[in-house]
Amino acid sequence: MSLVLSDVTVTLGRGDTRTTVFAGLDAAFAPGHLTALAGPSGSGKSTLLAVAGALLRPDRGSVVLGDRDLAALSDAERARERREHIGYMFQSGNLLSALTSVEQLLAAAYIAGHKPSRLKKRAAEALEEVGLGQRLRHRPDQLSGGERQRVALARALFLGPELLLIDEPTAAVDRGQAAMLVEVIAERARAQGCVAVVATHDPVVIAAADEVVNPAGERVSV
Ligand SMILES: Nc1ncnc2c1ncn2[C@@H]1O[C@H](COP(=O)(O)OP(=O)(O)OP(=O)(O)O)[C@@H](O)[C@H]1O
Repeated sequence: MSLVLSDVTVTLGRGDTRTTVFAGLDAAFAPGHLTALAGPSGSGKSTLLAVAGALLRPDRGSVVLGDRDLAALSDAERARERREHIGYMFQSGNLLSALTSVEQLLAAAYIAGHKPSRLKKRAAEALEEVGLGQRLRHRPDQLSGGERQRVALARALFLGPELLLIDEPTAAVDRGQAAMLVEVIAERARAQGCVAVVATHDPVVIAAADEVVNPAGERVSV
């Protein structure tokens, strides 16, 4: 199941701040491998992730995931796509402050319509997979920045998304942790055949990616 953006135009802001970020962008992302989305600050990486993840509707164009054009769906259908088929890990992490690591994953599963009580063991395993087996009952304020990133990654992967969108996953971690995080993402993309797109400036992530594209949708050789 691939992700194909065709003729996508996005304009943000109003009046003085109005900015055309994309004008007729074409970009394709294949399943089963890790794509690094690399480009200078302000080139549109986060905007591309938002459009690809049905968080931002383009002014024009199509965003086809498998057989669905996300840009053409109703708001309710787009919300369902986000809950059930797309995993996000964004810069701030967006963890819920009152919940433990295991509960972060179970809450996402509950929102997507699953019974959390049946998934407790799997949630613990998913956290072990990112090296957090000793942090299952910690809340976000009891975790380091890098550990919070890893909880957010485990949550993004938990329901086996068709599309995994990740923004700067290694901003708060050291090189060793960065390599470990990107390896988990790449392994999962290969094993599950999902489309995995990681916006990054980090040479560790770029080196580990199967391909590198810029926000103009062009393949970049590194
Ligand atoms: N709400 C907004 N209104 C107007 N312009 C915006 C808005 N949000 C972003 N932009 C502009 O759109 C462009 C793309 O921003 P975006 O955040 O996608 O870039 P980026 O490549 O992810 O940058 P960085 O690497 O710094 O995170 C930038 O020039 C930014 O100034």
